[in-house]
Parts: sequence; structure tokens; C-alpha cells
Amino acid sequence: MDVTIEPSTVEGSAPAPPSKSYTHRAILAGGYSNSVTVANPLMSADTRATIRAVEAFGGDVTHDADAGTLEIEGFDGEPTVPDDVIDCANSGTTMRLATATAGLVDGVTVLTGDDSLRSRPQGPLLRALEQLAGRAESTRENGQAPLVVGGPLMGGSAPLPGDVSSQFVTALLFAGAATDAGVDITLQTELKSAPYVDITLDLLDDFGVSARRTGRGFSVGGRQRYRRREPYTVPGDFSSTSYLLAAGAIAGAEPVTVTGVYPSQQGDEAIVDLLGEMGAGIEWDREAGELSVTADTLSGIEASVADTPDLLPTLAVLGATAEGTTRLTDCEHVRYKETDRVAAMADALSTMGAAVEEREDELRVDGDESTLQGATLDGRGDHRIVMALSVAGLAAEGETTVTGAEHVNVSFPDFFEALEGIGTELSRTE
Ligand SMILES: O=C(O)C1=C[C@@H](OP(=O)(O)O)[C@@H](O)[C@H](O)C1
Ligand SMILES: C=C(OP(=O)(O)O)C(=O)O
Repeated sequence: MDVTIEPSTVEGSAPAPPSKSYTHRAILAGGYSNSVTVANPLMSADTRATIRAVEAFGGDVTHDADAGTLEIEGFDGEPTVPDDVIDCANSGTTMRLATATAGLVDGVTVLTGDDSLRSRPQGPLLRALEQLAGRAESTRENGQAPLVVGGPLMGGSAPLPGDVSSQFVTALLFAGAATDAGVDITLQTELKSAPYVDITLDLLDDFGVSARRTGRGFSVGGRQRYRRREPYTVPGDFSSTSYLLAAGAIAGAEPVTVTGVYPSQQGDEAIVDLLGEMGAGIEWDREAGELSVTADTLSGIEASVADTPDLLPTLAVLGATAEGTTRLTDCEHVRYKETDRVAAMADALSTMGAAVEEREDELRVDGDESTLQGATLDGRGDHRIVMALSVAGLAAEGETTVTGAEHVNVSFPDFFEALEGIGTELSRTE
């Protein structure tokens, strides 16, 4: 599907979709437990991949659409050999979490994914699993999926680089709790995307599993049981919220309010302060879960995306509409996502007429030299590129068409309905 965005003004309110990161983890923790209810789950292509993985390992997941819940009967810490290959589709989180889970199985699991996922790095996780006495191979011996993983893992100590993906840490903490010996992770390089491990620790705690930071990494004790009696409720998603806030900040005729956004461990809450720093009017009623943004003249900022890689596309678009230069630093790991998002944003914004400079670890956008013109842009099969460029289209002169727009189903299936709901004029072409 292609979506064509007309320059529009926006106003009104939209609910935040549920957090993708919390939903993945809640589904997996439900799988590791005996039985749990997850309320307000995100139902998207990526979280369905995690549901498939939990079912492949012997769990059972029922979606009650009327109640808005998932009823999960788990495999209670003892995953069984899957009947078939696990297809993780486009979801990095699913592949990393399922790979470590496969290490607990007394047998062999094969994992694969789509073209994008089969080009993303898995090598450090494979080496860590081997270190913990599992079998872990890339069929092409290039550190990428398809993967062949065998267990059962004993547990023990695993060195891990911190600058490729925090999901390796998350995966080892989840699985480590179900090993005999537990797992101690020693980080060899500084941890990027660190708040995502905070989300993991938060959720593990809510399922009765204790894991902790250590001086040089993280540690989880073995033989722990995942248990939760009351339903687990997923909070609203701040990465998804960032597109709605950016739309309000650059094209708001009146305030745009996002509802259902409460404080949690999501690092992407940083978008609130960053928008304020750029000069947008921003008010967050944390108790009511309501976050309002009012458009104003924006100024460029310097921001590290070390902790917040998923905000890079949103911030790049904001920078292209701001006065002065926006520097987005520490962004090398943003190149290992569904696509190389640093290059993708540099290319697309340049096509629209923005002055962009791409460096290995930094993206610079000179707003003073940028007048966005509508164009036809490749969404690169990447949900966040599609959503960010759609927001850029609001502020461009003339129409902007984004191709492959259906990929929003990965994290924010109702994105275009939300954008229309706040006043965006758009059309869809199949
Ligand atoms: O654990 C998670 O839920 C995620 C971690 C981050 O990835 P990396 O840790 O690979 O940077 C983030 O980009 C991704 O969207 C979701
Ligand atoms: C990178 C992302 O997710 P994942 O790593 O799970 O594919 C994302 O949602 O931006």
C-alpha cells in the first residue's frame, strides 16, 4: 500500500497504542509461567510473532478481542522442541528472545525471519549461548539467521558486547532465570539502548523473577519460576506516541493530545523533554496519562540517541522543520534495525530538499537550509521510516507519497487512522 499525505494542519486527541516492548515481554513471561492474563496488549505483526514463538515452545495463547486481553497458558519454564521452524517475521525482539528460549529446550530449534531480519546481527547472542553450554549456529556462518539452537543450557558466565543490541541482554536474562546455574552477563563495551533492559527488569520483577545490574553487567539467579496472579496491564507506547507528538509540534493548529501515556521504564519518554527543548509547548499530566503538544517555532538541538534509537527518525523530521542545526549523535546502532535508519532518513529527507549530513555515528540536519518538498519516498519496509516520513509530509509543500506504508502493522497498525483522526488529509493506494 502507498499512502499520500497532503500538507495538513492537525488538532484533537488520539490514544497511544500499547507498548510493543512491554507486550513482547509480557507474552514471553506468560509463556515462561504457568498461566497469566495480559491486558491491553499490542496486537501487531511483531507481537504476533512472539505469540507464535511461545506457542511453538508449548504454550497456548488466546486473544479475547472483546475483553482486550491475551489468556496465556505457559510452558512453565520448560519449553519443548517446536514442531516446525519458528518464523520471527520482521521482529528483532522476537528472534533474540526466542533464540535464548530455544537454548532451554532439550533438543534443536530452527529460527528464521524475513529478508530484513535475516540481515540483522545475532552473532554475539550465539556466542554467549555457546559459552553457556548450548549449541548456537548461523546456517550461513555469518552471524545472521536462519539460526539453529540446541540446549539445554547450564547457565554460567557470558561476555557480551553492549553496543550491538540490548535485546541480547534481555534474552539472556529471561532464559537465565530458568537455567540451573543462572546467568552472569559481563558487558565488554558500553551498553546502548539501556532503558530497554530497565523495561526487562521492571517486567521480570512483576512476574516474580529477580535479576539485577552488577558492576560490569547483569545477573539473574537460576531455578526461578515466573509467576503472576493478577492480570498484567501493558502501558501506552512512547515510540509510537512520538509520531503523533511530532505531528502536533510541526502542524498543530490547536493542541494535539495523546491519551493513555503513563510513566514507565520506556526511555523514549525522552521525546517529552526533547520537544520542550526544541520549543514546542508540552504538558504531561502523568496521573491522567494525557500528553498535549502545542506547535511553535522549533529550534535545532543536539541529542544523543544512545538510549533512544527508535526516536531517531522522529527527531530527524523535527530537525528538518526547526531553525538551526539538529545533531543526533551516538547513532551507530540505529543502523542495525529493520533497515539502516540513519541512511534511510538521510536519503529521504535529502530527496525532500533538506540539508542533511550523514556520518558513521551522527546525523545532522540543517533546518535553515531545508524547505521540505513533497516527493515519492521509499518506506524501506520499515514501520518507523514510514511513520516518520508521513509526519514530514504534513509540513512539506505539495503531496508526499510513502511506499510500503502497510508496514506500520509492525508496531502501530492504526497509525494512519490516528493521523486522519487528528485532521490529516491522506489517501491510500493498494
Ligand atoms: O528490547 C526492545 O524492546 C527493543 C530494544 C531496542 O533495540 P536494540 O536493543 O537492538 O537497540 C529498540 O530499538 C527496539 O525497537 C525494541
Ligand atoms: C527495531 C525495532 O524492533 P525490533 O528490534 O524488535 O525489530 C523497532 O521497533 O524499531
